[in-house]
Amino acid sequence: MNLQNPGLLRSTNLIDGKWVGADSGATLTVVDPASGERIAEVPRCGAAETRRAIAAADAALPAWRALTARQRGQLLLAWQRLILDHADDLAALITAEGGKPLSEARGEATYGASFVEWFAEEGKRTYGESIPSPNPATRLLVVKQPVGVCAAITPWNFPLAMITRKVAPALAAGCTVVVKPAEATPLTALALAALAEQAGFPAGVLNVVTGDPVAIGGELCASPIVKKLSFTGSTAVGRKLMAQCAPTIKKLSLELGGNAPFIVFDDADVDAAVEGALVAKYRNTGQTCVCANRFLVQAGIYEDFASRFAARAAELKVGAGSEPGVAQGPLINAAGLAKVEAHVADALAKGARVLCGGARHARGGNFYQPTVLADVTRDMQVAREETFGPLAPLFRFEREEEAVAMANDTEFGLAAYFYSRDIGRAWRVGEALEYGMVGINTGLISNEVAPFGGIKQSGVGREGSKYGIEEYLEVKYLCFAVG
Ligand SMILES: NC(=O)C1=CN([C@@H]2O[C@H](COP(=O)(O)OP(=O)(O)OC[C@H]3O[C@@H](n4cnc5c(N)ncnc54)[C@H](O)[C@@H]3O)[C@@H](O)[C@H]2O)C=CC1
Ligand SMILES: O=C(O)[C@H](O)CS(=O)(=O)O
Repeated sequence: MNLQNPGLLRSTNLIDGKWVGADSGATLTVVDPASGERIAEVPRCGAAETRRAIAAADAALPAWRALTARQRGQLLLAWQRLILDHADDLAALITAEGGKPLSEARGEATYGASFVEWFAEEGKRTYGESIPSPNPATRLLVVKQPVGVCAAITPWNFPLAMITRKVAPALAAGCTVVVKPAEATPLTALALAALAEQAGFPAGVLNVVTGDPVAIGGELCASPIVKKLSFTGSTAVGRKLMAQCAPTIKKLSLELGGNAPFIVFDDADVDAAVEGALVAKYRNTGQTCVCANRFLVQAGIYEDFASRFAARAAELKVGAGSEPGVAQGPLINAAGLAKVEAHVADALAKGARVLCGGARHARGGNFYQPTVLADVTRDMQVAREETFGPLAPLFRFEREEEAVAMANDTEFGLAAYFYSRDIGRAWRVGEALEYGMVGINTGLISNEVAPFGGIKQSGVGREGSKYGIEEYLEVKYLCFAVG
């Protein structure tokens, strides 16, 4: 990994404005998922270091929240400019530790910077209100105030954007933050911290602690100083963290797992649906929480869509993310690869048909062929479990009502997609789908200006948009007696 600015490759943590190792000297090894080779060591911190990071954030809070929103916004814009100025190096780190194709990693740097720019401005619009009092002797006001010290626990699949999507609104609102990135992808988080320090954020405003997730997470959840936890990751871990935060009644933002349906109706533009399906399925090698996990195709165009989609999926170039023209990188680890294999094996054993892929890639390691299976049915694991890999199972349906019922038959409710050129159907289906986000004739819905989040067991709260900063604000009601 050749960085233009080697200083961005950090092997220590940022706590209270100092770059430190673990108290024990222990380290975590970071590996390239494409080659399995070691690329770096980072501190394996635990509860004690986390307590110091929380104390630093607490000490920095009064001065940080006392700045004006404009002053905080100016520092955020300085950070945004540095992220964009170093986007190539950040992309190299994302690809090296996360495996995604360099073009996608470069896009993530831009996407992540967009949250910093957006919330640099949104921080100036945390408006309160005056309320007509029912009592002539009083005047009523509502003001917004920062929640305080916040914790952020983030996943490996977007190691830059999932941090800025939390840290930017928190800092803009006047909060201070302790971040625990995923063990697989700490380098991007540490590089972001280095750029934040360079932008001029005071010591303790942003702290990044790498290491033992249970020890660090346990401290972040148990500390009464931490008033808010924002988590992005699996529903299983989200449940644990929610329970661990209960004793201190923390505010929570949870962006959890998904099981996105991708519905193609007979009246769809099939070419457009194929293009949308490729994006919705194979972005980040199928490792995004909003990836299409089930394809529900109406009987009239089933074979036509299936053959065209499989032909395009089979063309996707598989390889290390740093190689030119690669569209599909490795799975993040052996466990991720095993899950894809298990879902394929289960479906084939129960009668599914391979249209393309269906086995490990000749590259070996964590590489899997982009796969499309036909004749998939609801008794198969892929119907209920999030694959989180390059597997597209095609289900068949006859009627609109049946498609909506199939789409909603899951405990998840993050993202859904459908293709239809009938405006009445678009309204009916858009309203009937039980999801936080619905793509209509598009497979790409994520941006900084729209509310990102799910319902049911896909989480609580929203990120991005005008709603995202509310997650880091408390509403205070002031009642003035005017005599
Ligand atoms: N809703 C959303 O926006 C997103 C959801 N996800 C979901 O996350 C999963 C894949 O990402 P992973 O990183 O493998 O998820 P994960 O839930 O295993 O890990 C996410 C983060 O939680 C930490 N963690 C794990 N166990 C913990 C514990 N006991 N205490 C404290 N922290 C703990 C990990 O170190 C990591 O930083 C998929 O289910 C995917 O759908 C991933 C990205 C975005
Ligand atoms: O982590 C994820 O899966 C992201 O939320 C996906 S997106 O924001 O890039 O759509």
